[in-house]
Amino acid sequence: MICLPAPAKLNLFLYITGRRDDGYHNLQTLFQFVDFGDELGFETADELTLSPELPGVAPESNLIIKAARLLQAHTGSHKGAHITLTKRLPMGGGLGGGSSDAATTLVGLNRLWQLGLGNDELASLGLQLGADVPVFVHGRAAFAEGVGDIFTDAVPPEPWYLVLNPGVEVSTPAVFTDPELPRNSPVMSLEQRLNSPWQNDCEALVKKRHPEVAKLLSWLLEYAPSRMTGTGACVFGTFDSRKAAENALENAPAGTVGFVAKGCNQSPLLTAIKAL
Ligand SMILES: C[C@](O)(CO)[C@H](O)COP(=O)(O)OP(=O)(O)OC[C@H]1O[C@@H](n2ccc(N)nc2=O)[C@H](O)[C@@H]1O
Ligand SMILES: Nc1ncnc2c1ncn2[C@@H]1O[C@H](COP(=O)(O)OP(=O)(O)OP(=O)(O)O)[C@@H](O)[C@H]1O
Repeated sequence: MICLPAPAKLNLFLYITGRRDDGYHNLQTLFQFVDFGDELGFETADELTLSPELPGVAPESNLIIKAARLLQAHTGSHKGAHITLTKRLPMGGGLGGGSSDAATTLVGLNRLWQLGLGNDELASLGLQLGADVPVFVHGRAAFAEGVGDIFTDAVPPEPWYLVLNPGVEVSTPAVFTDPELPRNSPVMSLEQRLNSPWQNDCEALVKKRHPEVAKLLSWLLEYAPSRMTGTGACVFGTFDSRKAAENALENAPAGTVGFVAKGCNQSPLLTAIKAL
């Protein structure tokens, strides 16, 4: 049995620099991981099974099963596995939970089935499952360009974050097809980006469409510099200490769901796989 984490990611900034002919968008975004996320277990078995199932997601649509099938098809392997999932990350929260589960599955089954694929090969397989899968396979904080698949390693500060979930599911395709989404941020070098104010080009639009996001973000901004991650809905505040972040969480409006976690430039997945 192999147990591996599937951490959340934050987009510390996210700029949309254009739209390609295939409808996908060119981005400039800074990915960092946090030490909080889902957990997956992998055991050798005859069939391919996942438990528990996710409510509302048929097993064959689950990115974990999709990743496993893709790996079988790519390598011609007929091995099976029983995969267990401890789901902690909200779905559709902009934390990349599904993509992270897929990446951990590719990395975990590559090990369990002793396939010997390299990380670059696993990352390009992962891109077929979602734009965020490669960075989770890569496992290092990165400045991403293109559709989010061209990486330059980056070493941003590793503060404590308070991540809050406004409780609404924001559809990534809906954000990217919205006529009001700004798509014309200038392309800058990593250094220019790091030294300019950090923003998320999706934030104003998502706040407009989902007042719950606007409300929670303006509450959080009273405590710390804060932004939305990905296409939402989760928002994060940046703190100097765990205590300060926990203190803000304790004062959050009744019913607010969130967690405190530390930024990690090396993903907990990479740390765990190195230790196996
Ligand atoms: C915006 C980010 O959250 C940044 O981390 C991600 O790039 C989104 O990654 P994701 O949720 O894995 O997205 P995917 O499942 O690959 O794509 C969902 C949809 O978002 C749109 N999409 C996604 C990524 C991208 N660079 N341009 C896009 O236009 C496409 O309409 C696509 O059909
Ligand atoms: N293992 C999985 N975990 C979560 N969602 C999954 C999984 N498999 C399939 N999905 C589907 O993917 C959708 C998006 O989930 P996910 O948690 O990756 O969103 P997200 O955090 O907004 O991602 P991103 O930041 O990449 O936009 C879910 O609504 C669900 O239908």
